[in-house]
Amino acid sequence: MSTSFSLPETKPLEAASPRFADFVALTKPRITAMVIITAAGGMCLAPPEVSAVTMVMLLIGMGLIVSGANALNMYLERDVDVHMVRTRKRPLPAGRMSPRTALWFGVAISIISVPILAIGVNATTALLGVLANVSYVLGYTPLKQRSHVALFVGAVPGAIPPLMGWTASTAHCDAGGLALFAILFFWQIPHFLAIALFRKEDYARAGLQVMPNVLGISATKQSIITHTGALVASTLLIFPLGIAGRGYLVTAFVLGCVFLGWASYGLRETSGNKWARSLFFYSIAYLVLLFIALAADARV
Ligand code: HEM
Ligand SMILES: CC(C)=CCC/C(C)=C/CC/C(C)=C/COP(=O)(O)OP(=O)(O)O
Repeated sequence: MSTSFSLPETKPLEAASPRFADFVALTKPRITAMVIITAAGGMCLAPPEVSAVTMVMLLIGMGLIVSGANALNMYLERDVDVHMVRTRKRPLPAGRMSPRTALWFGVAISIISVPILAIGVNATTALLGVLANVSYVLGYTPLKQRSHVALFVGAVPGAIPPLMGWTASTAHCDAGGLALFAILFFWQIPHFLAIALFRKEDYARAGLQVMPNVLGISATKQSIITHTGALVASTLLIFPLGIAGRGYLVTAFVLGCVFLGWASYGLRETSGNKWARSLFFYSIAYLVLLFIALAADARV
């Protein structure tokens, strides 16, 4: 009898004829959209204002370099993705696209993005983009199979886009840009540990080392609280740096208290995955609202 986790039926690869939707899926469009929002936020906040052309070039270059990184991540993980309920319908594990097509697509759009960022924006921003792409594809992606520490490596490329938005305007990695980097870095830890909790069986099946399966549930919940605390502290730092005003400060404080309160409630809950799933959804809403508050109260 086959289990629900057996290999999905695949077409022979030479017969694989990907559709446009498969190329879109390869770029992880929702994550890419959110990454672009954080880069746009960094750009809006940094003094001085950038021209409309630079703005468009940053958004196009960012979209391409993140999409390329995601496509290459899916290429490298095609044999792992087949074992997870969450990922087995992706174009590669489902056999709708050949690995070679995904590889060339990922490499091509990653390479095209570099001159767009270097010429259309500036060299610092292009260099940060390359660093993020390479560290995500060649650092985080292989490390996922070896250590739960991969999360902290993956959080570096995930935090670079708002810094790239900042350097699009300033060309320097100064305090304001680094504060935005810190916000995104710390945000990713509770964001992903919540996922790792409610999908721990899925990760175990795929042989991926995530904190709940290595250090246990209790240590994971503790780590969520610690890093949410660091996240809230870094969001408040934006005010003394003069990047955003009092309206932002109050909003960041309230959103942060809710995050920290809900994270701490996790120590008492015994309802299985429900709490972790709700914390994951809150992490997304939190980031969107925080960036709206930042953009609305920017001091540029
Ligand atoms: C170490 C860093 C990160 C890891 C390991 C991670 C992992 C994940 C995973 C596994 C999911 C799928 C959740 C599920 O459906 O079960 C997800 C969803 C999501 N992530 Fe992250 N993420 C990270 C960083 C980021 C960053 C930097 C952003 C954007 C700023 C982001 C935005 C999102 C969004 C919007 C979703 C929901 C949409 C979707 O599932 O496609 N994530 N993340
Ligand atoms: C500028 C630039 C290139 C920035 C990189 C931005 C980026 C791709 C951020 C996402 C970070 C991340 C670790 C996502 C999860 O991947 P995963 O492999 O754990 O997700 P999966 O299991 O769904 O494949």
